[in-house]
Amino acid sequence: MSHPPPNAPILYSFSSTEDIITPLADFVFKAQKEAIEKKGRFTLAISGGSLPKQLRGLRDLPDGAVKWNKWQVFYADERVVPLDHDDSNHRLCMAELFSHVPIPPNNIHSIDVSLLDDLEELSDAYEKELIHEFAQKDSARFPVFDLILLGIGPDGHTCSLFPGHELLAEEDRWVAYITDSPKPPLKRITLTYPVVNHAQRVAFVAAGAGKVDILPTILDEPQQGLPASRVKPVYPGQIHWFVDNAAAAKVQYPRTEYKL
Ligand SMILES: O=C1O[C@H](COP(=O)(O)O)[C@@H](O)[C@H](O)[C@H]1O
Repeated sequence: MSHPPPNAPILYSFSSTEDIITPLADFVFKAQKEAIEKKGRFTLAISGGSLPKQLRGLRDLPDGAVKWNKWQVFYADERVVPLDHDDSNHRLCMAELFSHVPIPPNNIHSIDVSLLDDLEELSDAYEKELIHEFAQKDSARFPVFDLILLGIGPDGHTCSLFPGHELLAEEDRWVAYITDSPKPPLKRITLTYPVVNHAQRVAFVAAGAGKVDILPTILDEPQQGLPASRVKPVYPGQIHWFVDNAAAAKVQYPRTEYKL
């Protein structure tokens, strides 16, 4: 079956990093509302790095507005370390968001730390966790997340999909592992493109001058094929960018005003 071409990204640029917080919380809130009204649950994959800090607006929404018990949260990528390690994306997301809100612990799908010494087993187990959540309910070839929240590195990587890495060509697996990450730690697991690109919505968040040199290549020259530019959800999936002016200073791509 042929699909229409992917939707063009929508870019929202804000004066400062702080100014991203309320619109981003509004965006996630609306995505969960729509998903829960339609299907009774909200499936989210979330990255680590600087992103979780930007989600703190969700902590300030009125009590009862967010249906936390309907959320099923997975990690877009995870470093292969214990869950209380400084490098753990789970630890970061707990510290910045989930430990502050009434989400049932079983709805947060972290890696199985009994498998840290066997990456094949670890990524297979995480894939099974996804299959359990999605395949029985949605019976699709790939999971369709309601929302995937992503960051970017200064080299254009996203998830743990790094420039020039063989994982960029993965077409079958839902979850894969790497042992040679250019950014420490070396060992990570990551969602693959087939999963990211089947999401209903993807939102990138990029703030600060550390992203200013890579954003023009990602947004204005997607043909260069940087990992973040390869995120193109299958139609009608939509991709949104929440950036601040410091990160977007050299980007030509047209801005859209975010409407609360
Ligand atoms: O290593 C990672 O880096 C990216 C970007 O992180 P940032 O700190 O530069 O925002 C992140 O999205 C990814 O989840 C993480 O594992």
